[in-house]
Amino acid sequence: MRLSRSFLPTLKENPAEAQITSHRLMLRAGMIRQTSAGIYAWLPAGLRVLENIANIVREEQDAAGAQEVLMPTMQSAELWKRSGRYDDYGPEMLRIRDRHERDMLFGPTNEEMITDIFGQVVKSYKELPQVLYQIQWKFRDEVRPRFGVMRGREFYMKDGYSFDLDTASAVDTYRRMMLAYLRTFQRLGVRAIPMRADTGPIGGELSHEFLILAPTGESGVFFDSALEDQDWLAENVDINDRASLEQFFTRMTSFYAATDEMHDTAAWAEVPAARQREGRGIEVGHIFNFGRKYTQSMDIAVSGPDGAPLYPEMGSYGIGVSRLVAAIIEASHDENGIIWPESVAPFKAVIINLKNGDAQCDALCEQLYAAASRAVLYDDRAERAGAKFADADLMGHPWQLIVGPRGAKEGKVEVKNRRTGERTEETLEGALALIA
Ligand SMILES: Nc1ncnc2c1ncn2[C@@H]1O[C@H](COS(=O)(=O)NC(=O)[C@@H](N)CS)[C@@H](O)[C@H]1O
Repeated sequence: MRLSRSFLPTLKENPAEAQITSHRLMLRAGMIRQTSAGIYAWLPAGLRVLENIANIVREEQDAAGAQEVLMPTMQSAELWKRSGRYDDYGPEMLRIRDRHERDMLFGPTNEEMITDIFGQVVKSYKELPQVLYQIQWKFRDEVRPRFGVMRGREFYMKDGYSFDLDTASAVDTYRRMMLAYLRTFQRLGVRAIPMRADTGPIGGELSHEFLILAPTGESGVFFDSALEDQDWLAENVDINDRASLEQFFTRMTSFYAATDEMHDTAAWAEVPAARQREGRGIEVGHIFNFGRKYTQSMDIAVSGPDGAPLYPEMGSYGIGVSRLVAAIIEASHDENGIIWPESVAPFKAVIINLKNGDAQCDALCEQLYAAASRAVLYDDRAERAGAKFADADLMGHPWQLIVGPRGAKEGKVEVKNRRTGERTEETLEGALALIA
């Protein structure tokens, strides 16, 4: 993408309404624009990050054996009356009347809908387990939407739902999802700490939430720093073997981690002082195991091994995909702007032409741009160098390929790594190899 012709409205000043870093930087880096309270339009750079996150979430869900579906955002109230949640859910639910005066709603979550669809399809216990997920927009009419997309009213969520034969299988599924979540967040370039959590309006008794450490986090957290040193991608687990899943889960939960609501001072005292960490966390995922709450209340049964009706055991598994864009920035920025992990960056690199109009600079930049992938931005604007460097640091591209008249004479490119600040002199091939 050529910056001179792209829809990337960067801002020099901090917008007054933005109170936290990620909100300020997402507006200044031209990633989003607010359309109404808690509701945002995603501009090209922001949408690229959103889809990069969604794709990594999708890959790890698929690897864990889940199957992707896509359910409507519009739901009938009838479904929620069957589960008894229509009245309980409260003012967060946006209720709508269609032209035939039918009660509808903009879905805040999809337990009822997925259970209803599951019940139409699955008739025998032999077809269990089923784990279905979607990545879809939700609406929750938050009384005080704030911090930009961190606490929005319309937001993008991966929500997964599992159906198992019995409690033991449901626990296996829960543990399989736990590992998939830890792998997902690690691949997103952040450290999300899994913590036991309460279950709130979703229900059930087994629940964990995943928090990214950041000073602006809404939850107080206490955890053993050993959790930060784990490499979950190297964790050797046979996800189809109960004993292997149990071994992983036992080890993972042996490290202390709790939000302030669940903090247990006696257990905390057991953690070696050098490994005790306190801080604030942003909830980017939440998983629940809630048994037969929805299959029973909605009377969705399959024929069991003895032919009698069997109510499957369920769990639900959420990841805040749009919230993650902001949470990653909170965890990865400096005074000059965003520092994107390579896995989610909107652009892998930016080509910075220090002297538009200089034949050799223009030629070398065009060569770089022609050879690079779709994920490379070319700052071809007739701006002075300082403004180009400031925008490159603000937008947070992992790599800056800087082309000046001196270097261009020898076909050389100065490459700067945004995270480390390290600069090296590379040939054209060398620079392309770094950003491949
Ligand atoms: N108002 C919001 N704005 C942005 N993200 C949100 C908002 N509310 C929740 N989320 C994100 O969505 C994730 C899942 O939401 S949840 O309520 O915990 N869980 C569910 O809705 C389950 N039905 C998941 S299948 C949260 O962990 C959080 O990261």
